[in-house]
Amino acid sequence: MREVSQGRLNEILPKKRDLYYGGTWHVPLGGYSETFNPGTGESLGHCADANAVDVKAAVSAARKAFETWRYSKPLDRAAMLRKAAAILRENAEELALIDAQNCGNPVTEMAGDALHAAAQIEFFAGLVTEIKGETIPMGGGVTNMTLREPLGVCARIVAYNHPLMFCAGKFAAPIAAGNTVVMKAPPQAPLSAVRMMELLDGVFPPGVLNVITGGTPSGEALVSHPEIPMVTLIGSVPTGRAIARQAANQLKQVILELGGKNALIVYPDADLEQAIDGAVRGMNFAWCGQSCGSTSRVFVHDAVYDQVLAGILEKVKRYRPGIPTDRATTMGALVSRAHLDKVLGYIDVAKNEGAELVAGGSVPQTPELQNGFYVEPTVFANVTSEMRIAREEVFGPVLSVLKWHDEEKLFADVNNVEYGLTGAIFTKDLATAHRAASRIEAGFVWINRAGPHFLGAPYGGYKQSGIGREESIDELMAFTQIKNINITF
Ligand SMILES: NC(=O)c1ccc[n+]([C@@H]2O[C@H](COP(=O)([O-])OP(=O)(O)OC[C@H]3O[C@@H](n4cnc5c(N)ncnc54)[C@H](O)[C@@H]3O)[C@@H](O)[C@H]2O)c1
Repeated sequence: MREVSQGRLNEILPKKRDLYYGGTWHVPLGGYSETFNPGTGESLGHCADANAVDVKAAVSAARKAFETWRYSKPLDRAAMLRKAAAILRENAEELALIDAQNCGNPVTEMAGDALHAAAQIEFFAGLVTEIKGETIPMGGGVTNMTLREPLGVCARIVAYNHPLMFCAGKFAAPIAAGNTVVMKAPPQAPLSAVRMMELLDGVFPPGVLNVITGGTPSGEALVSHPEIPMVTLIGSVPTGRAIARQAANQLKQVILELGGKNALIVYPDADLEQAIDGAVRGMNFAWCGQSCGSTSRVFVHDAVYDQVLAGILEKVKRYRPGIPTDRATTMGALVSRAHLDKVLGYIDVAKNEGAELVAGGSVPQTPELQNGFYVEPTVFANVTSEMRIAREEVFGPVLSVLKWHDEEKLFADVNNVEYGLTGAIFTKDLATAHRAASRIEAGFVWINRAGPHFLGAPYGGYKQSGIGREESIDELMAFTQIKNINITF
């Protein structure tokens, strides 16, 4: 991994700010939008804003490339993917500093993002020869077989909280399966995706990997384009619904990885240190709680409530908002002024509804942070499940602690939200753990820890948290379609 000195922050920003498709850079007809550093409020210059005509050109390039790529040898595709992963690893630190400047997450945390993306790319590269079919001996000399074929041009639209990790990690599965990709970077933080294409230029044949930047109109143009059979989203529930509605007009397939209001349950027999640590880690305070999987509702049994709350309040002190590019920073900035206002609005609502503010709740007064979008790590105690703070996704550093006693009522409350992404259970008893895991309506459950994903393990949501599973072989297979061939000799 190449190290980057702090003095070079400006120098490492991408020189190109245009659209990358068909193996080269194109000036956008849609113009350019300004992009900012949420940690300092400073401008980081402009970046392309693709309009519908730009999107059409990018899709044409991807479609043209598909005609050859679909017949490429799987192991050749794997070799190119591995080369891309190696380049990302080599430049991980630089990419982390770009993301830290553009999305506000602390650089020490973002350093892992390019490495996670590289690991995902290598994972899918390793699975290319698993895109297999089956045979049925039909008798009478007849053989029936199934093949898995690629779909075509796949659109991947992603959220801002891990810009590089999503833009890089998510091209791997469709490309490994023989599709071509148009990736849409998040409008708030497009620069690491653009830098990624500066670095990956020439790794794949022209048109296989295309990256566009822009806001909702460019996303809508992708979703409504007739030559795209598959659209995936990492984003909010309202956007997921809008995409599903639009996709239905042309019966496109979708994978939707959406929001969460995730529960963490502490049983009275839990290892309390482990539970406290899990509750704080699971909230992802480092990136201001801006994670779909954040365990923002902590249900603590009343026998251990005071102890767990005290422990959480002590552990939360390890997070102090600071300039995201500073390696000593333990907690970054929210992505924008609008998002800061939304989070502060939720804090007001919680106070008005009677939740007890026991940590944070304000904008830090540190002079050097005054132009950025910061909020202190915030904890509310005595939250009840009817309060909005316990029902709606804040996507900010706001943890709600709820008290429980009766297990039936606990699961009624845990499941009484529209979301169903993750859940966490802390207990030393295996039977309790299995019982609780079976009752949580969520697609991804941790027992005695909270936060990490496991490459190879399917990640995705129940209920309104989404459709489909990623980070596993399910993601790869989702980018294929089955053709059945009946052979009579
Ligand atoms: N489940 C997961 O894996 C996962 C991971 C990270 C974030 N998220 C969720 O993402 C949300 C936060 O991200 P956000 O604010 O960037 O989400 P968002 O839904 O506002 O935007 C996500 C992406 O969708 C695009 N978009 C918006 N409207 C569109 C439309 N009508 N058609 C096509 N594209 C459109 C945006 O430009 C952006 O690229 C949270 O709800 C969070 O929980 C989910």
